[in-house]
Amino acid sequence: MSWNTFTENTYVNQELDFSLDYSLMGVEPSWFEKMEPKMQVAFEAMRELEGGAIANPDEGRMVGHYWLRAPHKAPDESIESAIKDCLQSIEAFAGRVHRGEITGAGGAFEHLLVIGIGGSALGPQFVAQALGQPGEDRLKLHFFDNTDPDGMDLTLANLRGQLDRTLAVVISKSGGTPETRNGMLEAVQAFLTEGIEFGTQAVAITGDGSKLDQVAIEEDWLARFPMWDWVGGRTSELAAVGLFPAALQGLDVRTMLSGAAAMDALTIEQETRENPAALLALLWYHATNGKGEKDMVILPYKDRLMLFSKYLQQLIMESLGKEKDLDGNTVYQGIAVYGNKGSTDQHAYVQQLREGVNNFFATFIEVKKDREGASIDVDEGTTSGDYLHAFLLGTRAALAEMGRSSLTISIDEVNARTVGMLIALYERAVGYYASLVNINAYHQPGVEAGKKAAAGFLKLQADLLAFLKDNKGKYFSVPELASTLKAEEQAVTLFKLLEHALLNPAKGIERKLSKKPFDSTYGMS
Ligand SMILES: O=P(O)(O)OC[C@H]1O[C@H](O)[C@H](O)[C@@H](O)[C@@H]1O
Repeated sequence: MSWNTFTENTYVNQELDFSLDYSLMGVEPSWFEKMEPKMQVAFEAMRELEGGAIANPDEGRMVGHYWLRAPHKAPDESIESAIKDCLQSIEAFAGRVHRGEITGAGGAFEHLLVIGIGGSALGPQFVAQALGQPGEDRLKLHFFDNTDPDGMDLTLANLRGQLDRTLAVVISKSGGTPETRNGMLEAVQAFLTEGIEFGTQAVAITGDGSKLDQVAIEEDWLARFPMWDWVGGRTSELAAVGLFPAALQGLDVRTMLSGAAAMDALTIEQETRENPAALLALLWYHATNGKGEKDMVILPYKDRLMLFSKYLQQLIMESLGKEKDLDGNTVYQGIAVYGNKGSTDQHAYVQQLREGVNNFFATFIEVKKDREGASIDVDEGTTSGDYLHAFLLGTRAALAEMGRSSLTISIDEVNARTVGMLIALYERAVGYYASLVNINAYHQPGVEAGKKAAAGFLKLQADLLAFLKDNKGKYFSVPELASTLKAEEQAVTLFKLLEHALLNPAKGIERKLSKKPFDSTYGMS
């Protein structure tokens, strides 16, 4: 690629030490011109959103995550002061914990157990890993981000005997997410086994008046911090959801916020070629034909950014993956996101990226600074970091050679400022892309279906167990149970429930094996 092609297709911001190189995306200048009217509509929609419009029409909500880093931009003073007060109270609380003024039963807190899922976990996990300094962090972070009992046991194994120095924070915007509630109940039990009343070492971050909020009030937990309905879960990293764990960990939350604010200021500007979020949204549109025809592969060449793709997966796929557009047309929109880190992935799936199905575009994230301090030479005059960088350049070139598109984001180093910038950049790009394809990026109607179905299955399991208990000593085949329970359509589910119960003996279910696997009978003795 020529120097001119590179310079004409690379956005640079020297003040932020940030650049976005799209010279390998194969976009003609005339295409940007063609898209300009659409982009201007997107800019206008974003201005209105920032001004407090109901940008999430289905839920009748404002979309205010940009105000979190520029509270003066909030549409009214009560919101402005709520944001400021929240940050101050988080900092004050963290300060008291760090100074040993708020302690656990066993003394100063050393650990923070974060209980949350989705938007209430992915941001904190990403930031904790990106900015943490093992051994130096004020509190060590641990997560319950699922309702997997074994997963929770794994987390607790690192905390055994130390729960009296463990602060717990339960994070749930809605305050009713089952995985988080279960995580909380499991934590309550674990704390009890070490003689600690959970509430004396617990904090809640949730919507005002939610179920979780009520529990925290009734049990007189240490503190409660707000989640507002105008902040979506997946854009809540810079609300209490992300700021609280980060502040307790000892990270520089003010710098993270100012990095995001600087990126916000840049990406609200209506000059497309000077706006990296607008460029990103347009590049996604170009690569995917505005229909998600290609997947987004995120390849940061830096271990600290390994969880960025997981974080972006929710931000992008939950925002853009929609059946209907804003006019009610069926569109099946979205962009699939995956990735991990380079050069590790070069030894896994990059083979397919280079030679296999061309159904993706890559996003390389280049971090110029290798490490704090000096590096040894691994070859004469060459360091491990030089290898990492050369592998990035090598993979980029190898993909380009085969006509596979990629864009490259460059930052100087991974720090609080650049992490804030990256979060803000992608939040804005998602908003612009949603406008370009005319969808609501701020709701998630699709996630309810699985939750409702699960609730139905739990009810069926309760009916099944009750029936077998009432008929102790009798054994039934799956079709017999389906018919008795008037759940003829649910035979497969009953089979799954029975087989699961067998491996969890507390349920008391037994199986009489038949030679044919699906003729086995089940009962209780
Ligand atoms: O914070 P919570 O209300 O517990 O929600 C946690 C997550 O669960 C839901 O399923 C939503 O799809 C996510 O957007 C959300 O981040």
